[in-house]
Amino acid sequence: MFLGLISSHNTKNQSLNAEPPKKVKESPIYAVDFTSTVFTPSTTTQMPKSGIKARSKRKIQPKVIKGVKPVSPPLESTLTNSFDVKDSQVYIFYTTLTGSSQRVAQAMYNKLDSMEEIKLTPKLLSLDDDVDDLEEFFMKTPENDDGSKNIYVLVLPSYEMDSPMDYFLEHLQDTYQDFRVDKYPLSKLAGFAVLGLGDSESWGGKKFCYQSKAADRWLGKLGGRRLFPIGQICMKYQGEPKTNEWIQGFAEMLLDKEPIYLDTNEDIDDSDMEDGTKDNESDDTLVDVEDMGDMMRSSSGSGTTTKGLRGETVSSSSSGPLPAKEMVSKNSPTYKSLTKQGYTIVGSHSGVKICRWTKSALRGRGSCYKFAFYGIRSHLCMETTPSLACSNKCVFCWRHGTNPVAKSNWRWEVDQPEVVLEGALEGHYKKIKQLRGVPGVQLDRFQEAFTVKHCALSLVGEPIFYPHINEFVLMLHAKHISSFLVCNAQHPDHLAKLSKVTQLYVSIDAPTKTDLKKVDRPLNSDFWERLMLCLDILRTVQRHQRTVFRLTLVKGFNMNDIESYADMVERACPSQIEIKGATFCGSSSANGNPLTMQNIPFYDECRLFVEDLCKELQSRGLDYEIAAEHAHSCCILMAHTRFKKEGKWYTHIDYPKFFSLLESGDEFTDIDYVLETPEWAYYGSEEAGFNPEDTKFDRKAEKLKKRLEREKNGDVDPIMINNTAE
Ligand SMILES: Cc1cc2nc3c(=O)[nH]c(=O)nc-3n(C[C@H](O)[C@H](O)[C@H](O)COP(=O)(O)O)c2cc1C
Ligand code: SF4
Repeated sequence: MFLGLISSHNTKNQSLNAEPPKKVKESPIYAVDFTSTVFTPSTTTQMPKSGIKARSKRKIQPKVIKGVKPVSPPLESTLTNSFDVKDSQVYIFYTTLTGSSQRVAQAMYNKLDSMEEIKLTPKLLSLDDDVDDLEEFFMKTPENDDGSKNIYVLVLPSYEMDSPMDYFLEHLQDTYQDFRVDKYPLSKLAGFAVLGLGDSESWGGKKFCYQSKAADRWLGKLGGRRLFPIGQICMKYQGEPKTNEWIQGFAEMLLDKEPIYLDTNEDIDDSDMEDGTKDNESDDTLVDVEDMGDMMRSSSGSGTTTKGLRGETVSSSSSGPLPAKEMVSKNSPTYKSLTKQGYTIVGSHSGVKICRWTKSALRGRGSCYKFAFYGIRSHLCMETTPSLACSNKCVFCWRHGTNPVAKSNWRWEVDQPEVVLEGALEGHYKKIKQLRGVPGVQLDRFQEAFTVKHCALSLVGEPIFYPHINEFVLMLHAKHISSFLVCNAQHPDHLAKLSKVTQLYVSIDAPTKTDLKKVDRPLNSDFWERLMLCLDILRTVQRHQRTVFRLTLVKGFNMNDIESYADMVERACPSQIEIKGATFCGSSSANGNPLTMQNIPFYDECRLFVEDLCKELQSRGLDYEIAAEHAHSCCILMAHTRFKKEGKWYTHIDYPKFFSLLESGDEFTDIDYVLETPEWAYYGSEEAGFNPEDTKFDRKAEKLKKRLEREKNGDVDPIMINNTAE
């Protein structure tokens, strides 16, 4: 057990809000069990007069390859190196699904900020939205100009279902087990403290605050010094008064006249080391990280077979790694938030939603840009994803903060592909049925809509992440449903193994490593190498596919550096390049999305970008030209000139031909299943991608078209057009 030293203010039976305590004459120093998971002032016990031991028992060295544990100096030498914690830079981290941790973290910030004695303004950071790379804080620690040390305070909820906490804990565990990195990175901190929020009525016993307890343990294992006992607050019964009490206690600790002693040899909190034996002396409330598996197993019933943390199958009745959770369980806030926005959650990790273009096409009011570019009629299209989880936190995604995330390993229960497909179709048709009464719905289109012909695997999340993606695509094709799959270029191994799809998209969100980090906020630190690998895979292994680069332009983020974009095109040789202006999807404060309307490009700016890119490619001898546009969606298509025959573009897809080629078993490539592009979709055509048959129903489009014409003639300022198509 690690015995830390703090002053006597935490003496037995003393309220944290009370007057500063009187010093105990005989023994001014008290020992605190920093491994205790219970926040209560009475955990302070008087230290024995002699024989202070930094460890209570011999621990067996954990299984590591590198990372030599420093030798602890005798206590006297640690006392010579005092440290005033109030001079530290305090970081307050939180993660939240329903807002309480954020509120408590804010209260903590306000308290510390109001204290004159604290030299440095605290920093309040959401682990989900403000920390792009957990490694920056939990594998390394920030260096301060004035040489001050850092203190981490973490306000953390616990969730029985999948939540960002799973990802955070997984990161701590991975860091601890990563032989390439310093095993005790957090020993550089002045210390840390965890405030856990939970609900003891519904999740009592070991489940109460189990994830904050796990975080507290991992931070200790990573070399952090526990400055203050973990708080475990039931937000149902105790709430604010108790969290304030903890905050007050923590603040008092910072001001304590008796310094916290640090040793230069960075002694490690040994109580958190794996010792291979059960900690018999630990109290009932202490939950070992290793025990979490048992705990979760007992809560999830027996006999179920799920996927383990590393994708392995684990039986709930056996001991072993943590059993997989559902990615989006029915009682989770993520589920509620998604369903509220019109998503139908299929199984536990898939989703389907009717896009506005499907509704529009049902009413004869026009299809999305994919009709202009590829001949997809929107009322025959189903938009779905078999994985709501993603490995990025893109600035233009409205969901980050609550969306499930993972780096490269699927860590959830897996639904079988037939369950996903049948569920998605059922959900889609149910929503179509509900549109029956919408004014203007055309009967023939309404009836046709009950036979889906296209599947856009692009909704949200990362479809390629789903372990059965190939079986899923096969099932779509067996029903003669085309597959338009969009991936984020972060999973080269999955991409290399992907079987034939009708059209394979790779999102290219920025041209350089720095910009990509800013725009996509990827979870993987080798995100750039992953992207580069994906580009190589497109040019080689997946050369047989009809491949498309998808660029989403965000002003101020990724609209410069045409040359680097051209480098990527040169590297991957995609069949086509789709460029669209980003859609504005809500205020930054609500979802951590930093975009404002200022970041949404005008259509003219998009056009300029595409023309410059085209010139750059051609100057390098690459045969690409601008083929088509859909001004309504702020979307432009460039294509390799092999899609142009005798002056006519062939970007449309012959879907029956695609299926017959597939069924023949013969090898075929992108130009083997093409159809001519209608002239109204040509870039620079009068219609600018407006289908003449549909525009007559679309007053908004008509209005827009007229304004564009006026704009071309220089009559009005350029107007802003957002891309609302998926
Ligand atoms: C679906 C769901 C699962 C939960 N699971 C647990 C749990 O396992 N243990 C626990 O102590 N609290 C659990 N809670 C309670 C939350 O941790 C608690 O409400 C917390 O204050 C939420 O923090 P947040 O608002 O910052 O997300 C759960 C709450 C919900 C809605
Ligand atoms: S916007 Fe996407 S989902 Fe909707 S019709 Fe077009 S391709 Fe299909």
